[in-house]
Amino acid sequence: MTAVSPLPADVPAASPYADRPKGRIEITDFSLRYDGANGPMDAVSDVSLTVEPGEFVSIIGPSGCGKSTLLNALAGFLKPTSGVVRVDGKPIEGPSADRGMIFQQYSLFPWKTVRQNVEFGLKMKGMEASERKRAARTLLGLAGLLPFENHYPDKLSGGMKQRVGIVRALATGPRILLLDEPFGALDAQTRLIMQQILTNMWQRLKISVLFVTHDIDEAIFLSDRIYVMTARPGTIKAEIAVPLPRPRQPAVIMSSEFLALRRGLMSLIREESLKAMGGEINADALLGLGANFDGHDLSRAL
Ligand SMILES: Nc1ncnc2c1ncn2[C@@H]1O[C@H](COP(=O)(O)OP(=O)(O)OP(=O)(O)O)[C@@H](O)[C@H]1O
Repeated sequence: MTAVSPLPADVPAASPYADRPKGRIEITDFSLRYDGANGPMDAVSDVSLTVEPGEFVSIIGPSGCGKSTLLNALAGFLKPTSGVVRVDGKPIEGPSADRGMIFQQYSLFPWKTVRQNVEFGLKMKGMEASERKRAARTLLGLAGLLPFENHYPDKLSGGMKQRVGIVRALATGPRILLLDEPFGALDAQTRLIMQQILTNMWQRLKISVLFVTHDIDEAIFLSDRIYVMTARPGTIKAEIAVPLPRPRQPAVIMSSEFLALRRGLMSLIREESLKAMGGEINADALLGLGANFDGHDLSRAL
């Protein structure tokens, strides 16, 4: 279980990055076709979405609907087959320090300490040693990681490694943070704590976040808005606003507003997940499972 230290009282609420311009994401008529082993394959079709400066937006959808493809295009690793991806009005031409990206797999340098990992990007930018140490310690404090600044990654739990990854991505002061299932490998309790730490950092640093997840509760708890994608080729099926007040406490998941959002999202996603299974199974077949078989009601026999 991950130990979470409370935020140190001396960490300033406003970081050195707080007054940077914020990022606006605008994806317009985005389509992407891969050249797969069996010929061309449409992964994403005609997607348009926005993330306003300082907004927290999630994308949720069935496996293979193109969520990672969209994030990779935003990170600058992929070019759309058609359509445009803009940040603050400018088309993306490749990766940039303005956009931090976090994946499910931890990608820390094992030979560097926690603080050296966080300082790496700042060193690359030419920041002077004492200044980068101060910046790294401020962010490590926000993530409750100061007591571990001199530890090596192999001594950290999964949740702590992912926190270091987030801090490292934030260290260079990106205006946008892109997260692809960042908490997918963590146990449920650690995941909840990570969600609170992420929202805490997002609110203090005032950056724009686009977050990909399979988890409906996670999407509602974190987001201002949620885009639901269809099965492949992924298109936008629905855009849902999450009007829950902030800061959100874990108990919010028991509120009637949260549960109503959850019900709506579950039915939208279930429909698409069944489609993504390629007609192998449908809702009627699922209802029938175990209830009646060859004239015998199996539910009575159980
Ligand atoms: N480099 C590639 N070449 C060919 N096909 C690819 C490539 N990358 C992804 N795909 C395919 O494109 C589709 C969309 O993939 P993507 O990883 O974006 O989906 P996803 O929604 O993130 O899936 P998951 O939720 O399972 O991670 C999938 O069918 C995938 O197999």
